[in-house]
Amino acid sequence: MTDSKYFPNGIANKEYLTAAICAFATLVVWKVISGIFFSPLSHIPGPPVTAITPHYINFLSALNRRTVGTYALHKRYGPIVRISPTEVSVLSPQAIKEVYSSPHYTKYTPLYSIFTHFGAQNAFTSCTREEHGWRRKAVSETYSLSFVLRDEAATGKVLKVVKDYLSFVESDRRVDIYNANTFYATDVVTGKIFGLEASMKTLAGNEAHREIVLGHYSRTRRTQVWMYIEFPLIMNVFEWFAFYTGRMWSWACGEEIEDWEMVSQIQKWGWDAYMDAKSNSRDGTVAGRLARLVQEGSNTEGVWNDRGAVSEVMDQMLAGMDTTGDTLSFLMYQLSLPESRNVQKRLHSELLDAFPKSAEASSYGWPHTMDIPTLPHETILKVLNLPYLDAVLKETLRLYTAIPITLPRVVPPSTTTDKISGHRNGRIVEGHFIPAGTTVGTLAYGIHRDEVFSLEPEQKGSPGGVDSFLPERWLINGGVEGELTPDELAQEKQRIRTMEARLWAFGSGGRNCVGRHLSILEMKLLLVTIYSRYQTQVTPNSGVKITHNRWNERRTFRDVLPFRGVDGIVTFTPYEN
Ligand code: HEM
Repeated sequence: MTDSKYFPNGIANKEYLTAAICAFATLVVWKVISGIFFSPLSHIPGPPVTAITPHYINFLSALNRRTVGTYALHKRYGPIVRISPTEVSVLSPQAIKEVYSSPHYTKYTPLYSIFTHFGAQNAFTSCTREEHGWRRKAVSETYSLSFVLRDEAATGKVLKVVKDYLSFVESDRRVDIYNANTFYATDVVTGKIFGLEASMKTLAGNEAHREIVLGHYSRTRRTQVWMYIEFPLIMNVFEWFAFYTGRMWSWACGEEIEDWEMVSQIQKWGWDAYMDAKSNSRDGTVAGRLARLVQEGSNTEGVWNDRGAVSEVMDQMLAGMDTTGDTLSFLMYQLSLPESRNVQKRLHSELLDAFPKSAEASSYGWPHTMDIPTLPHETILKVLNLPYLDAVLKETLRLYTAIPITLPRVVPPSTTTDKISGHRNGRIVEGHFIPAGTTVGTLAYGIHRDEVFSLEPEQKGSPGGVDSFLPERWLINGGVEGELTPDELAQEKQRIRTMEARLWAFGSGGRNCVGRHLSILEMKLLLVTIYSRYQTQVTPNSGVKITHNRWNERRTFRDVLPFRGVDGIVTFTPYEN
């Protein structure tokens, strides 16, 4: 019987229910039909589910499979694929050029805002050209190749940390390389930013510094990061709430504003180190230069204050720690596997040829002796130009790139009208019209598996295939000695140039990695020192207690972690003579 008491006009509640269900069903059907047939992204290839809901890609993210999942869609649908009703993934050099070389494509805010510090933007988090340009200009000179080379040749900052690395290895030749390399990258980048006196000294045994670094990486950040990316609104409301609660709390307690904002030990360390650089006028350092800009007041485009400056240096510090540390760890682990024995051999003989033990010459016995405070400029150049070392590093950056994920950008407005669909206000990417406001991005993981990297395209899984580690692919004729005809030589050179242009580990365009020269220099100086002295081997069942086995349990924004599950202990054995 109908409960007409609640429905004075006599309509049965069953009818209300039926009407509500019909309305909902119509809405769902309309969403599905409009997503698949009438959306401006309907013409972009992709599975039907991604036209209807963003939860397919969200779900992959939650499973830690966004990058490989997106790449799988590309393998099925081609170089452009719709991965949600508002996001498109592209995988071609033309698309990279269009999206990343243009200053008009802004960064996608939710991802990058994770990296703000003390509530202040920095070069990495600034989304628009206007916000980014003046910040980048202030730091780019100190990270330019010529500055980095000069700085290192004059001060021996990196060399000093290499020496600490050697002592670390000497104290126990069974090394948790993951920790050692994170420590190394941390000490180097903080030396660059704050100067040697004020840098972190994790390798030299400063326990407080080690705790700060390891504590930073043991925080479970992946869920939080996923929430920020997929549910920015909720997280922004949460942040807003936390911000104002914190402000009220600090006001009630009469505390200085910095105190409640010190969300982590590493931020506190960064704040103090910056203040120290400021009061000691360390003009030769990145922090000292920024502190000077703060003291000088505004420049023509933007205004520096202490928070902004600390946000900037914190960002550089964090950007330089696990990227470089992980790359070194992936490289050393790969070289320590039994199948890489020949790679190590070849690398060792290249190093001995370049730096013979008997020669005192320009390197003053380095790398066989570390008894020198600095390296001559020409020795550093020689290190940078060693062909096999370069090939090993490039192959690591290709196969185990530290930032394999999509780097999202937002399509800018324009007056373009798509000739076929008649849509206005968007851009043509990879031959398809994409409306303004759509998120678009490329992933290095996919770009680095392009067939241009394959030595033998027809044989998948062959040693020359894109999924195998083969430094020789970066050498003329695969590194095999022999006469080539001029035509063959020209072809080989072209093949390598094409690969080099496709290597996207450091991004491209105006937002590419500012620290790439420092990173490459520090990696190469360490590798020359290590592999001219030691053979390295993985140590199965080593029995060594790993206190921070982050290769297993690591939580980061990265969803591709090579060698996941290994214990990461590598044994360093000195060469006999
Ligand atoms: C192997 C090591 C490294 C890799 C693979 C790497 C990779 C990248 C990539 C792909 C980007 C572009 C991100 C985007 O467009 O969204 C980037 C930006 C950046 N990197 Fe690195 N990086 C490395 C080392 C370093 C180091 C040592 C520093 C130290 C200063 C650094 C500082 C930065 C900064 C500040 C940005 C933002 C630049 C801007 O937006 O203007 N990186 N990095």
